[in-house]
Amino acid sequence: MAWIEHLYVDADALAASLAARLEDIVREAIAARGHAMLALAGGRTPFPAYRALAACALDWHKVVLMPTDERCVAHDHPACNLREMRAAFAPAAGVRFASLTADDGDPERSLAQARTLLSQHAGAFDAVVLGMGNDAHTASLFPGAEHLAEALDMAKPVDAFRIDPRPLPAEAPFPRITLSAARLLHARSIHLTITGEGKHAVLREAQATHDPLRHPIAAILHAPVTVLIHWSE
Ligand SMILES: O=C1O[C@H](COP(=O)(O)O)[C@@H](O)[C@H](O)[C@H]1O
Repeated sequence: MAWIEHLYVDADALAASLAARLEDIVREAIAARGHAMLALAGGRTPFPAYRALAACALDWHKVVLMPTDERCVAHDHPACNLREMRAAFAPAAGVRFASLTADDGDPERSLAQARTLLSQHAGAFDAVVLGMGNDAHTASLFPGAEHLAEALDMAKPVDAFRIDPRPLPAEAPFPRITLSAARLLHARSIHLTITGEGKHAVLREAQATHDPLRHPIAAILHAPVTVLIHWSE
């Protein structure tokens, strides 16, 4: 268990710094293995970093981007994480996207698609970028959800799960497909983006108490990996 905290003066500084790190990671991955694969959180917090990264001159056709989790909605729905990602990375000509969900968002077909996709991309992610909700969920590992314990289980790892948050969050009231904790941790680098005092307090509690069923982010923080925490007010 280890985490390194980077505190930034504001969200713009966080975005610039994270984008620069991801740029280096992509360059190094392409130099070492010929391609790069990133798993990226949806929501709002990391998107300024994605837009800054998308402006970098990289061999984008050698890069695959996958959401860490997806809402079970049609791909043209405003709540679709991949739709937002495609818009943010529009300047990154040639970049490829890997979808966790079926085109129409059907949850069961999406789960089958996600598991097949992940079996085809079995290698470690070069970087995983995570966010965290006010309830300490990360990706779509929501406290209180059915299947959460299985999705956190490191002894019997399965790549992806359907999670139906209870209650459904008002801002995105949909079933989700999420990478499991084990799959998120199968990464060469892990970055957690946090903004705001409220989330900072939740993070501190998750660091101190180590109860992943209550604070799913704790499954990442207390794993035997180094997590880079990028935080600003
Ligand atoms: O629903 C989600 O929420 C979390 C946190 O989002 P934020 O808007 O508070 O940054 C996000 O990390 C996750 O990928 C997303 O599906």
